[in-house]
Amino acid sequence: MPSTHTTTAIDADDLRKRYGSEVALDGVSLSISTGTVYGFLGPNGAGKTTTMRLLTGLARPSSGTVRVCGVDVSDRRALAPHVGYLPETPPLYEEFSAREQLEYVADLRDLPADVAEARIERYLTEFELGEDADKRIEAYSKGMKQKTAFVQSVIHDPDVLFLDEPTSGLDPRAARRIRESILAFADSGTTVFLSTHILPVVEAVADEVGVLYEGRLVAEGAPEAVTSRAETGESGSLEDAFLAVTSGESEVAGAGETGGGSEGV
Ligand SMILES: Nc1ncnc2c1ncn2[C@@H]1O[C@H](COP(=O)(O)OP(=O)(O)OP(=O)(O)O)[C@@H](O)[C@H]1O
Repeated sequence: MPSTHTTTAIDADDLRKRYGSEVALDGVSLSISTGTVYGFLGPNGAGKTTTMRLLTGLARPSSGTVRVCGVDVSDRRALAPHVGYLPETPPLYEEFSAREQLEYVADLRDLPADVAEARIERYLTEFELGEDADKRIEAYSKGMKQKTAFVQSVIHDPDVLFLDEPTSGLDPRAARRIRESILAFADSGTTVFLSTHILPVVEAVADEVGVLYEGRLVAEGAPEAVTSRAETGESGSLEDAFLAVTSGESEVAGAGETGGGSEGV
């Protein structure tokens, strides 16, 4: 039996993914400790969504292995209780209400009815969805849909949470609600793998960042370390570092451990 008591929550070794002749991922290794909030950055087309799909077992790598909480992700049944995934376009049944959607997912997750009911009520209140909880999702704003989708991804209290652009397009209040929730989950020991283009969000919540560029991890470490390694000058923001390591021409010094296929950092 695979051990679920591991201090490495996400362990990916030399992941490669091809689509025909297109190389989407070119040797990515990750070792992310339990309880880390990992900010996963990269320009459009770098391979972030592909990586998340491999890490959650939704797609198979061309080569390489992934274990999450000690479980080989090809074992979807064993993996399911450990992982929550909020994709960029979340699956919601528009004809359901938020309450029905959450009850449905809780049932799929085999949560006992009383646990499900208590969690759903708590989250609906926390995410300010209570008043609209019985309206159809098709009538919801983008923020309400996103909050419903976020709750559905955490309803089973996963050990590792994968979030793809969770605050994109949200107003400041809804975005803050989700940011605060990410921090609360991290405080309680949940590992969070957060892919986003919104660098201030990463700066606000991430313990560690990884920058993907053309299918390779080109920088990795604490946000301050990545920023200083990128030699971004006095302003030294994460945005400067991001632009430096994804320009295709930077010579960024001393990346430390960036996994297989890394270069130039
Ligand atoms: N199903 C697919 N079939 C063919 N090519 C694909 C497929 N999925 C992704 N790709 C290609 O793989 C590369 C990486 O795509 P991916 O969606 O992972 O990037 P991304 O970093 O998530 O981009 P974005 O920030 O724009 O969402 C791109 O060149 C893309 O065209």
